[in-house]
Amino acid sequence: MDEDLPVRLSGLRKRFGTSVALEGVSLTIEPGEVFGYLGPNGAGKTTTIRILLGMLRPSSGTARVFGLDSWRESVAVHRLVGYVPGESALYRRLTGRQHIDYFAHLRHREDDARGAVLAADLDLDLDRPAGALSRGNRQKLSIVLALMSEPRLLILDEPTSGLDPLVQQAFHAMLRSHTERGGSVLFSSHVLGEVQRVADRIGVIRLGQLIAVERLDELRAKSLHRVRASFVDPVPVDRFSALPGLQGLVVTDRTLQCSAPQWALDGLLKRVAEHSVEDFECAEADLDESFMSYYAREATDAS
Ligand SMILES: Nc1ncnc2c1ncn2[C@@H]1O[C@H](COP(=O)(O)OP(=O)(O)OP(=O)(O)O)[C@@H](O)[C@H]1O
Repeated sequence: MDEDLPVRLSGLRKRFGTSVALEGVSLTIEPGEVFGYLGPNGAGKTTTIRILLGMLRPSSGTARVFGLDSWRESVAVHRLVGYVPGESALYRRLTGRQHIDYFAHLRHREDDARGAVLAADLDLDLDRPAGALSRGNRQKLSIVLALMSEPRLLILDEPTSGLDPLVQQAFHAMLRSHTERGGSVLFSSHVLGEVQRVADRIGVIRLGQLIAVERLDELRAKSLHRVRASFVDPVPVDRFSALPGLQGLVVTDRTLQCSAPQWALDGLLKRVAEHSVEDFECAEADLDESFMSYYAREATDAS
């Protein structure tokens, strides 16, 4: 049922004058899921988010949050959503604590104690005015303000670029406890590295079109492994070139190098073992690299 679905986008299209920012985007986000929304600058991520929050009206198609229409029922949508914008929208003169009090007041809720706990987890000083905070600390405050009301859906627009690794860990732990309680997350970014440790699925948007949606564990299974072997004696290249799935195969005299997806490793290893091996190395390529080659291929197929 739609009321249970944190997000349902159906054929979403957005034009700005003659330029098309979104072209028929459809996707759903499930309860308890972290969805990584990936794409280069200008791909349409922020436009999607602004439509979801009822800040922009779609040219056609619909955006629903827990069954509510984002444009027509935006007030009700806002009660269910916590939003961390890419550029934090804070009041320069107000301290962190004053922000927490003000946001709790706006929502008619007693969230201030929870806000202070979240701030402590992120190591954020609440006594300084927002205008005196570094970019990373302003991001921390935006995260606290978005999470303290325990929203059912959290929308994050490139939220961690200014956070150091330790704070990112604390932030990821917060996201995990949010999803363990059934909360969902839409996490937009232009780099896979930012979302790969927390996302369950990723969707790739390019030029306003959703070109791929994939489970992260499936993407990992497709990711390439770099293989290197040295042999005691020279090996014939045709023993290996006939194997399926190998990419960039180079065999020179007594060495072999190639990349291979997980499914091709067994055949390769058995063929290697037919010869006397001096040294053998197999390492999973960086997921970002696999993702980029996959993404480039999808983009070419789509164009
Ligand atoms: N208010 C606007 N008026 C005109 N064009 C706009 C407006 N907002 C966005 N666009 C255009 O729509 C396209 C999508 O922009 P959007 O900001 O959604 O991309 P993005 O993926 O969020 O990129 P970034 O990571 O740079 O924020 C871009 O071509 C952008 O120039």
